[in-house]
Amino acid sequence: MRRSAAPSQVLGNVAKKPRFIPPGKSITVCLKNEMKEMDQEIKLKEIDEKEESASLLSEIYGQNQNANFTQSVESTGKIKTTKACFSVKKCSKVEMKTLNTPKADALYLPTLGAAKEEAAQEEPDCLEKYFSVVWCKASKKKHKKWEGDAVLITKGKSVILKDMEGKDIGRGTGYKSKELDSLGEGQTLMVGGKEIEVMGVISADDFSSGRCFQAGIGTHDTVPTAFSQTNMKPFCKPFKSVSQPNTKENILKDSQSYKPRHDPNASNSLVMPKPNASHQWMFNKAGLPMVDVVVDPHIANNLRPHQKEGIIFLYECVMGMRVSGRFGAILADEMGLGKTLQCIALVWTLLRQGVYGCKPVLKRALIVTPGSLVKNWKKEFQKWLGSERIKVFTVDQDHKVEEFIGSPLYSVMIISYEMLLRSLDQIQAIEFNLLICDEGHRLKNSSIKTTTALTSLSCERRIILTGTPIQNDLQEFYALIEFVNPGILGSLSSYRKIYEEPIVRSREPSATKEEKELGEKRAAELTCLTGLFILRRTQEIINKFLPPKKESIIFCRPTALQLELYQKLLSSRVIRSCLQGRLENSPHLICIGALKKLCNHPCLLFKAIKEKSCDPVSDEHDESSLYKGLIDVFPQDYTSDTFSETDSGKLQVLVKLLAAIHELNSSERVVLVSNYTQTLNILQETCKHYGYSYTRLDGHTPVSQRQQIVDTFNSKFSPAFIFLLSSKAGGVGLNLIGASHLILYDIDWNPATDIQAMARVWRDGQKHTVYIYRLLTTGSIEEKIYQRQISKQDLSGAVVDLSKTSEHIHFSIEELRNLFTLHEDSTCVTHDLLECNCMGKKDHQNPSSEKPSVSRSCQLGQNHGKPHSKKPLSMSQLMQWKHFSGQHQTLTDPFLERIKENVSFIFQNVTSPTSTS
Ligand SMILES: Nc1ncnc2c1ncn2[C@@H]1O[C@H](COP(=O)(O)OP(=O)(O)OP(=O)(O)O)[C@@H](O)[C@H]1O
Ligand SMILES: [Mg+2]
Repeated sequence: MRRSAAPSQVLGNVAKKPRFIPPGKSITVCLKNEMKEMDQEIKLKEIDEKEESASLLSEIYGQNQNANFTQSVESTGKIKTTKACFSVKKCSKVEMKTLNTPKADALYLPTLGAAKEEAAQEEPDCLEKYFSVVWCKASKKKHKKWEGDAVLITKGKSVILKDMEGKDIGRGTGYKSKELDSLGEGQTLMVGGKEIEVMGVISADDFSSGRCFQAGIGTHDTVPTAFSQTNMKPFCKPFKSVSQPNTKENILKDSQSYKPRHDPNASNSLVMPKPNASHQWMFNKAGLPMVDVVVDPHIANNLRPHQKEGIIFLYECVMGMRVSGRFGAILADEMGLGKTLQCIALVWTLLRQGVYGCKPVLKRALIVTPGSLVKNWKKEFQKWLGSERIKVFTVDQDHKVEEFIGSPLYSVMIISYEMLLRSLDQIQAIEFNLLICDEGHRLKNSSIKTTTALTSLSCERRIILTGTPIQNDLQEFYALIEFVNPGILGSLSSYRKIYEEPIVRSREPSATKEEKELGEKRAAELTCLTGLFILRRTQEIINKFLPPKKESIIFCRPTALQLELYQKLLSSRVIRSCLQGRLENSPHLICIGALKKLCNHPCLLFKAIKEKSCDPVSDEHDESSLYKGLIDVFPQDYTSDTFSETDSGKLQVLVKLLAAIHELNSSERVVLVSNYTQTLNILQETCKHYGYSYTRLDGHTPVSQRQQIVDTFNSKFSPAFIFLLSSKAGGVGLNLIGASHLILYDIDWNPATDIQAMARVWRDGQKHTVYIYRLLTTGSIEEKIYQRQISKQDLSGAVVDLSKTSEHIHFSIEELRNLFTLHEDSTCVTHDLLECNCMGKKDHQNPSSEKPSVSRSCQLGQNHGKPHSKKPLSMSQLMQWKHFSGQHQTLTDPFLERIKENVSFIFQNVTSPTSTS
């Protein structure tokens, strides 16, 4: 049988063009342009929402057979919506029949090949149906990776699968007609070795016009991609005058064909809210019909409930629906809640859709992120959208901004903050319609280069993503708000007067009743105003989707060497003078540093002493004098190159813990975190010594290699047992779900740093129970820092800056005295502070407790007749944790059982979908 020419050849060899763009597209575009021109003459009245969606539905799905609506143009030129009792389905059948006119056949039938022709002969009366589908090669894998979009044509018992360029890529016959008849969204089918999943129904009209083949371009895009735009323009005029006279009927027909890109009524569909009248008045001057904006089911089907809410929130913000004339948002969800996915859903939706006449809201989006996350963003785009739907451009050494400008393929650019500064001129020249700043709390300082650079971009729609609390410093808070919604809080000076000063004053101990009241009111007002465009959800929201997390705070006994050195340091002249208030040049910070080093391992202190003594030009007398006499405490043959685990309490525990994990959970892996490169070196040496395979990411790891290191570790074939991580370098954003154990070897002043690190493993995608171990040296400065951390967390939401390091913390003499005290006799100072009377011997609930449901035997306050304890909340929360001394006879936890010898005390908490303690 002689085959007819391919459609591309019928149309004059346009097949040589990269994509098959049928003429229907141009007509539509032209018509829309005309509609705009005619705006003066004909005002399109907004179609009643209910009626409109019913009408749209009937158009798309041929439903509502007896209650359809038609529109007529009144003599006034306004469109009137009236009910009409005729069956659209019948009508569309007629239309579909007429699709097989010679013209339509000439376009499509020849490429359908023998299968279709046979089918047509066998089943002459059968109707063709069309579906948008995704496909992949048939496999038994549970989680399929779809390889592309396609169009499925069914007729009778046969099907044909076409790719987005109109080419046949599969066909089949002998299906049950009933099965094909009832084919619908979400259903799967095998077609010639390919598995397909139906994403939606394509109307006969969309198929015949070829619109359904325009991959990635909305059915009614009026802002096509750069490629299509440039190709389209010259063809507008002829089509306009020749093919479609600009009659009212045509305009009406065109307006009737506006329809959502995805089915708004499908189960699990996520439909964006419609704008109100004033928004329409502002942004829909042309009076285009409103069309449902529906998140691609490919993404929507995977969203958690909080993510759906988050996407609606972001949508409303960037569309200016929450605060008139403002388009910014701050998504401050805690770590791991999927801020990335929420943004991807938003970007993808807005790049393809728009509520007014389907016109996409965005043409280009810019995502700025820390260097270590650039590749992660790209991966997440691929994870949720596949590589067919969207191409994102990541800027790096080999891919410069110019390439993005020159290529029509990309609508999303991902760039690191550093690279953005370097390429600012080029970036400024590109028109972006949405700017997303990941880990955007770095913009809290309005005078730093990054903030000024980003502010200089003309883009109005700005989103800050951050997992770190942002309301703790009112000035920084202002800077973030000012970035996303400039001017909303007035000038800085008026903000200070109206909000900052009264709020800060009200929190001072000496504040009067009136001042307190005023401060509270202002704070409430500020929260109310900014709450419109700030969203923060806590991790609890996702706990139910995560595996259980078992968190242990392990108090490790210091070794004799550590104790001796510690005492010696505390008795030094420098520390004594600090305690007398002599703090010029911050000698106390050096002392704190030395104590922290000692807690990690005495050899770190030894190294510092040696370096100081080798430094003849050292003018830091304080540091030298701090170390005076210390060297004598070390054994004579001590060197900094060879160190022993027996010299450090924490290292002893670590070694036993690693051995236990390796032995008991051999297939599971560990993330080992420290804030210091030197400590990581020690941990690395320890790994080597015990033959544990490891990988490492710290501040020195080139940004270009980071994602690869992470990916390799997360892969189930990873050879590494341990991931050595510097929390400062890689704390934010990384996914390390390849590990289910995480050990924090040391502690940071900033609880956010530690929480960030812990969230690397206990996050979406984690399959195993997660074990978090925090190692603290008993009675030492580490315990004090921990206590400070938890009382600071209590205050989050108040005016506390969690991001400060020790350099920025102001210590009172009293606090320093506390910091520079060693509690040799205590098994756990933190427990002592809780005034608990359990003596560390119990880990079960106290039956005599007044509130048995929440209290334990040593519930803070209750055992002491103080039901309204003034102790900070998280201290009391800590009381609800199981706690016991290391001497406990039998520990149910097999890992802790192995390490208890060197452990003086343990707090433990289990978070699981069903229980919280
Ligand atoms: N609905 C979901 N289903 C399955 N996995 C999800 C879902 N949402 C997010 N994830 C996965 O959870 C992980 C964490 O998401 P993401 O990195 O976006 O978190 P985040 O909110 O940006 O956290 P951080 O503040 O730490 O950067 C990612 O691997 C992501 O793919
Ligand atoms: Mg993130």
